[in-house]
Amino acid sequence: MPSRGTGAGTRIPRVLAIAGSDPSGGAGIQADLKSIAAHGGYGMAAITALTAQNTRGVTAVHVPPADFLARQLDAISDDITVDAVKIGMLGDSGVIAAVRDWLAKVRPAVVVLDPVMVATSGDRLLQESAEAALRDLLPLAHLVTPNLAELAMLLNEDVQETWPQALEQGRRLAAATGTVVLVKGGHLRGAGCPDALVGLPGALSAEVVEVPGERVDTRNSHGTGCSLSSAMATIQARAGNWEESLREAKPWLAGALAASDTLEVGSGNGPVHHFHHVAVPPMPGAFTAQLREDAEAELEEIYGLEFIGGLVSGSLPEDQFAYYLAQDALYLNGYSRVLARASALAPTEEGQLFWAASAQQCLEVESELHRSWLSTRTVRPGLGPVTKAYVDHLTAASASGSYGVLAAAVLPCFWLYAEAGRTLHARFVAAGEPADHPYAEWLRTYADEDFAAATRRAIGLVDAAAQAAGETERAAMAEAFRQSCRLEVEFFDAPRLHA
Ligand SMILES: Nc1ncnc2c1ncn2[C@@H]1O[C@H](COP(=O)(O)OP(=O)(O)OP(=O)(O)O)[C@@H](O)[C@H]1O
Ligand SMILES: Cc1ncc(CO)c(N)n1
Repeated sequence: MPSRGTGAGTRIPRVLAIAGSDPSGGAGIQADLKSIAAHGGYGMAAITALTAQNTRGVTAVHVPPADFLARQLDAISDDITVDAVKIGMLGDSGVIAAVRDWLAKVRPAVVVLDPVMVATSGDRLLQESAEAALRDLLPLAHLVTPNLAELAMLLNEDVQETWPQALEQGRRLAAATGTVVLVKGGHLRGAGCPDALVGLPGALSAEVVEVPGERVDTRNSHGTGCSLSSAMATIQARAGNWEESLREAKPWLAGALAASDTLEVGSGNGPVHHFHHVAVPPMPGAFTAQLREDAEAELEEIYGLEFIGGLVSGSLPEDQFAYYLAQDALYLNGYSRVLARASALAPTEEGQLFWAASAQQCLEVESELHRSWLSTRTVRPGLGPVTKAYVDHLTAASASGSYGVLAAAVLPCFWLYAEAGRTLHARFVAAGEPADHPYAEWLRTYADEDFAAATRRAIGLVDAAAQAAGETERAAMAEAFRQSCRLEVEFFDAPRLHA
């Protein structure tokens, strides 16, 4: 019967999986629903059988009365337009008859039949006595997706081990059933893992349309067949072209196999990662916690600098301190402009206010530096090399077009300064706050609680930006942050080198 096999144009295809349940979530309807969702479909499931299985194998199968499956199917089609159907595990001939009757009545636009007989683990999922009934069901499908063993069984032939022989079998099955056959190379030996669509003349752009693929080196192949057939049904409902559907589904499945290790599900043949292509935003606080961990080395370096040691003990040569203050004033002026840009780009009013207030505060600190520290000292004017490199880096971040990158770039000046200030002040206090210490006043200002509070708010804003960002932007944020941390270290070391 089926001449169409296209449901092209449906925006969110309503896709029904008629299949068995795999409670471990890797195969069966659980895989089908994930695969349908991963391809933008609305998934439905009429359950043919319950299995007790995990990644190691199937321990029990329960097939409910076929009448009840018929009730499920009618409940769906009485109310809902079904754009595509994917058929998986059927269990026995009673179930097959119920599905056949329903297909003949409803005639869905797209029917993909995965002739499931044996699980990846080797356990039977279709009674041997039902194999003939399954063969009779094939002409009601638009696409059949057998693996090599299923292909041979459907033709009553031996299992083929070479790809050309398998394609020949595909041709024979297409001729016998009138449906398009997807011959799958998953069980071939060798580095390649091709799939091919085989159809009667006129059904496809060629009699055999092969889509090559590399073999992914993993044992996590549980549910690949289910996932592929559901993907094909969903994409076909949208695109109306089997070749296009396979060209989209196959690389997705290869990605799902390649990312399967990240799931860590079970100790046998694990499932594939259906949503490997969807970026998951970090948990609140996780991004900045990682930044802080990354910054630990720089912070330790700062504590070990000669300049910092001299600043705490009071032995720092005056000319180095003066150089530092003069460069800090220059830096703060540039930093203020960059913070004003962060305010302009901030996605929330809270962020806008915070960065604007910080920009203003920077200018106030700068003028205070000139008034109380620099007015009594002779300093060489001019932008030092590190100051220039740091301001250039911040300016580049502000021109990057990414608010997240800019916010991450300005963060170390808050964060490392607040941490270093607190630690240095604690050391000064531990030394008994000597009255004749030349830098006592400076050490006291940087342990300020207001500055620590502002730092916490800056961290929160960067974290929020990271959650809103995509993976690429987050990586750029981390890089901008690390670069600023490096420059913080160099800034404290600059007086020793350039004063
Ligand atoms: N190691 C692999 N690397 C890349 N693709 C693979 C790999 N194993 C299987 N595939 C792909 O997975 C899909 C399913 O193929 P396979 O021949 O394994 O079917 P199956 O035996 O029905 O699957 P299942 O393991 O779910 O029973 C095909 O597109 C195949 O090319
Ligand atoms: C329920 C179910 N359907 C299909 C397969 C084939 O992978 C499986 N293992 N379990």
